[in-house]
Order: sequence, then structure tokens, then C-alpha cells
Amino acid sequence: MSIEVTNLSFAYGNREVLRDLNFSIPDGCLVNVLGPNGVGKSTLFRCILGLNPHYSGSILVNGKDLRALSVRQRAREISYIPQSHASVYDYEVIDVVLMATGSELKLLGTPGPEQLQRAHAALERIGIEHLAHRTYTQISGGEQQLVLIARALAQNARTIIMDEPTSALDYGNTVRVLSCVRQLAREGLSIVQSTHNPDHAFLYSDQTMVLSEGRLRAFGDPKDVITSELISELYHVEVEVNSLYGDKVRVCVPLSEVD
Ligand SMILES: Nc1ncnc2c1ncn2[C@@H]1O[C@H](COP(=O)(O)OP(=O)(O)OP(=O)(O)O)[C@@H](O)[C@H]1O
Repeated sequence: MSIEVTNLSFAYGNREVLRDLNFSIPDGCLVNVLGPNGVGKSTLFRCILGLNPHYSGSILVNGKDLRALSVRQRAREISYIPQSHASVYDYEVIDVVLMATGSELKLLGTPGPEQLQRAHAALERIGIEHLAHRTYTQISGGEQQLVLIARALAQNARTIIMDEPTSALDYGNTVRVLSCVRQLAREGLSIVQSTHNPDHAFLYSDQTMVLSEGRLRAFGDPKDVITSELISELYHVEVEVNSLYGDKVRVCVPLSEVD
């Protein structure tokens, strides 16, 4: 099992954000987490990553409690693409990606040909090999996001958490990245990503998790989970869920636009 969460609750001070969550994510599963702004998606991710260590309940990643591991050991289990970040790396893109391989090196060791090859392969996989020698702080926000995804791949962890990975990407890059993410899950990685677009969850998730008012509102096949009733309840927008191509694809249409 990639991630096992049992009776997880978490509060900032006396403000409870997550309440008694229970779920398991098997290996090779692509999970989309849906829920309104401020519901606690990033907070849940930070608990899983061990960055919010003062939770109650239990979280195991690949059978391990990450709070008990060193930063290096954690990096072998899970990689993380945060929602936003300050562009502090005044390095070439290839060096930013290479940093992901740091957990494998001895103290003060430098990356060797294997790490370099993996970093280039990750850039190629995301379709941005041409950016390898550009300065990270001088590429666009969307390009930086793609670099961070390549960096997560180069880290070689079995589980990846992505906090709204496509929020800064144009339509083409969104489709390319989400379809690459789905392929990575098919190859055995477990990927948990948050999204604000239920259509993405239909297209690019094996399982959809819905958080509402601190609780796990639903978790399962996106076609079972994403209904017009649930979307209306979560976002206070009336939608119709339409089925296309013999129900291979479903899309949400806001009723206010078609009435
Ligand atoms: N460090 C913090 N200290 C106190 N409260 C926090 C902190 N971080 C987040 N919160 C609060 O906890 C709640 C959950 O925040 P979180 O960022 O997890 O939501 P989210 O679902 O990821 O939101 P969004 O979709 O807008 O990114 C929010 O009400 C937020 O204001």
C-alpha cells in the first residue's frame, strides 16, 4: 500500500482542519483530490509528507511513518510539488532537476553520469529538454512548474504528491502533463494530486477523493463520486454531468450557461 491514513485529525492551534480521515491508496494509483478553497487539501498533503507532524492518528507511506525518517530517507519514499514557491534557484534548469538526486549521494558528493542521465530523461519526458541550460529564474512560471515536475520524477520516489500541478500551465501543457502523470501511475508510481477541475478528475484519475468541511466526503471511482448533486453541494454551482464518447469521458457543464 502506498499511503494508509487512519483516524487522521489535524488542527492549526485550536482550529481543526482535518477530522478523522481514513483511506488507503494502493501502489500505481492516480488519485485526484477535490474540494473547495481552504478545505484542507494542502494541509492533508503536508501531514502525509511529515511537514505537519503534530497530527493525531496514523499515516504510513510505503509502510513507514515519515516523521521517524531523516529528510534524505523521506526523499526516497515521496516527492512533492508544492502549490507555489519562491524562485530562489539561480541555477540552470538541469541543476535544479539534479538537486532531486541529492538524497542518493554521500555527504558532499556530486551527481555522476547516472544522475545526469536521469535528470535529462526527466526533462525529456516532460517535453522541456530544450530548457536544460536556461536559468531557472528566467523562465516563465508555467515552465518552472514543468521543471518541478521533472525534478519530482528525477527523485525516483515511488509516491508523488502534486499540489495543483497544472494551475500555471496553458491548455497544451496541462493536457501533456496530466497525461504523462497518468502514464507514470500506469507504470507503478502512486500519485496524489489536487485539482479544482472535476473534468480533470474524470479524465485523469483512477480514484477521486473529495474533502468537505474537514471530512472525507467521498472516495472512489470518479464516475461514482462526481455527480451533479455533489458538485452543487461543494461549490454552490448547479452543473449537469454529461457523458461523451459512449461514456468514455464525462464533463461538467454549469447550467447557468445553457439554460
Ligand atoms: N500555517 C497555517 N496556519 C493557520 N491556518 C492555516 C495555515 N495553513 C492553512 N491554514 C488554514 O487551514 C485551512 C486549510 O488550508 P489549505 O491550504 O490546506 O486548504 P486547501 O484546500 O489546500 O486550499 P486551496 O484550494 O485554496 O489551495 C484554511 O482555512 C487555511 O486558512
